[in-house]
Amino acid sequence: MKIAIGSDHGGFELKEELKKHLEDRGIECKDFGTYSEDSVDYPDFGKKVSEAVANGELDKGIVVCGTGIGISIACNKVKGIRCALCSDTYSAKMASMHNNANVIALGGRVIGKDLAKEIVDSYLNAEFEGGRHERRVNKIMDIEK
Ligand SMILES: O=C(CO)[C@H](O)[C@H](O)COP(=O)(O)O
Repeated sequence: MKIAIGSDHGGFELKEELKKHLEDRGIECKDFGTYSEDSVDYPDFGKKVSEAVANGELDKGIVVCGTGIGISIACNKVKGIRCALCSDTYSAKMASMHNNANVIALGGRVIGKDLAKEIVDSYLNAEFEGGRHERRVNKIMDIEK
C-alpha cells in the first residue's frame, strides 16, 4: 500500500511524525508538502494529496491541518474523494469499514501524536465491509454526477 500525505503549517509537525511512523511500519509514503512551518494555504495540499489518490497514483491519503477541518473540506471537493476527519480510533476504523474513506484528515492542533498514530493504524488496518455500506457509498458518489 502506498500513502499520499500532506499538510499545511498547522499540521506540519504531526505530518512529519506520521510519515516516520508509516515508514517504520514499512508503508511507502509520498509527501506532497508542506515542507516547513512557514505559513501556507491548506487547500493547496489537500488538493495535491486528493488528486494523487483520485487518479490512482497512491492508494490512500492522510492530510493534516490545524483542526483537520479545512483540509478535509478541500479534499472532499475533489471528485472521487471521501475524506473523513477523525479524532478517535473508532471513527477511523468505521471510516474505512462503513464509508470506504480514501483519505483521512487529522487536526495537528487538536490531537497528540500518539493518538494520531493509533488513528492512522486503525484506519489502515480496517477494510471496507461492502454490502449495505456499498449501496450507501454509491449513493454518496452519485451526488458527484
Ligand atoms: O486548521 C486549519 C484549517 O482548518 C488551518 O491550519 C488554520 O486555519 C491555519 O491558521 P493560521 O494561519 O492562523 O496558522
